[in-house]
Amino acid sequence: MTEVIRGLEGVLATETKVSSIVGQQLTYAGYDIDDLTENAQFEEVIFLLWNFRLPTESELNNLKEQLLENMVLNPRIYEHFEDYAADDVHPMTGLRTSLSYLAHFDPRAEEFDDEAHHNKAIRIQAKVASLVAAFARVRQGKEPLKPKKELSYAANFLYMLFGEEPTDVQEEAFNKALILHADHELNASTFTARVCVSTLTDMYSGVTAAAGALKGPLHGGANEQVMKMLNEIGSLENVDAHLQKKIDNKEKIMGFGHRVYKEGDPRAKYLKEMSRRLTDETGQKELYEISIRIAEILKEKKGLLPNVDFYSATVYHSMGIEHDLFTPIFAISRVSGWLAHILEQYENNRIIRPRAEYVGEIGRKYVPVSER
Ligand SMILES: CC(=O)SCCNC(=O)CCNC(=O)[C@H](O)C(C)(C)COP(=O)(O)OP(=O)(O)OC[C@H]1O[C@@H](n2cnc3c(N)ncnc32)[C@H](O)[C@@H]1OP(=O)(O)O
Ligand SMILES: O=C([O-])CC(=O)C(=O)O
Repeated sequence: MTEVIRGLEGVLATETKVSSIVGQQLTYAGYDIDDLTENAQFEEVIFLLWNFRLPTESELNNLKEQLLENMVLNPRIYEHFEDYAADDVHPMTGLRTSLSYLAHFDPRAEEFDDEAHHNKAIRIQAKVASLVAAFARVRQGKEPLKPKKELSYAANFLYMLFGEEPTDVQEEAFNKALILHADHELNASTFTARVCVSTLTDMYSGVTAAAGALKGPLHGGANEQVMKMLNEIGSLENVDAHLQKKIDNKEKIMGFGHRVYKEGDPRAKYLKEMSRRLTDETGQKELYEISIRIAEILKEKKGLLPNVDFYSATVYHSMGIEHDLFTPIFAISRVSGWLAHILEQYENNRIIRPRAEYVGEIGRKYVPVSER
């Protein structure tokens, strides 16, 4: 057996054309994330990730129409959400279960050709935003809302969540956040999706498995934990002592560090600027100042830099989004990447099945239970 590589660090487990990380540069199908974040609509990025090229105007309009048509949910899902709400489940748990439940309403769920896969990808991408928004409303005793025809994907999610159309500034910020979170090479949830569908199981299984992986605090779940930490700290004067205690206790500080980026996450600068602007506009400047002080301390004492999850927490908080919806919102965007990788895996599949080095006991003999 060869050497075990803990956490598969640095291991190349697949080829991909979806996204790439070279140093601090992140690209989607060859387009720099900076270029896309500054210029694109999330719908264009979805098309890009699934087709490895930007859409023409008619292809884009077609995709938008299909997403819109498919955003509507079967009302039986709302009944399920009432049960989840009664059991007080975390929205990410609710999302994981309901992603799986979506398959029940797809008459082509078990079909397995390119056309059926494309159809499923659109259904899943369209419905994930509605699932998150509807669950948030149902648990507040509010009616779930249907999407509006004239709105973009980003604006429709905010409308279905809040019941009011977002301002241009809110829509732009959310659109950028969706683009920044859309894909990230072979991160843990995407790898999970690829492993899952490499058995040639269906797409719903792939995204359900991936959602389970994203939920963890070492991955997408970190954004909610960042907000929890900011709340615990409470004010600027408490930051140094709070952080020192965490460092002394060797606690992980959420929103910092990265398996691949050791010199900083290229997505963080956009979220940092959005956080500065939105906390200022909503009279919550101190939250930003606390964040900046945390980042200074961690850089100085641990050499750690913020990842995509750190400033996204204050961005979503400033938009009035409940903290336990932060990770489901990450999932709305990342579904586009999971689906791209699932499609790519199906195209050139080989079951993913590595080996483990056995380090347990050997040579034991069965002893009847009465003699143990
Ligand atoms: C979308 C995303 O998934 S982005 C990541 C979101 N996750 C988080 O923000 C959670 C906090 N961060 C972490 O737990 C880690 O940095 C991870 C999971 C992102 C990466 O893990 P790894 O690649 O295994 O970490 P890495 O090998 O770089 O760690 C090196 C050292 O820094 C420490 N370290 C890394 N991140 C942190 C952190 N956030 N807080 C404190 N110490 C840390 C590790 O404990 C390790 O210390 P050691 O050598 O004494 O054991
Ligand atoms: O790539 C990773 O390990 C985690 C990450 O930043 C992401 O999934 O966006």
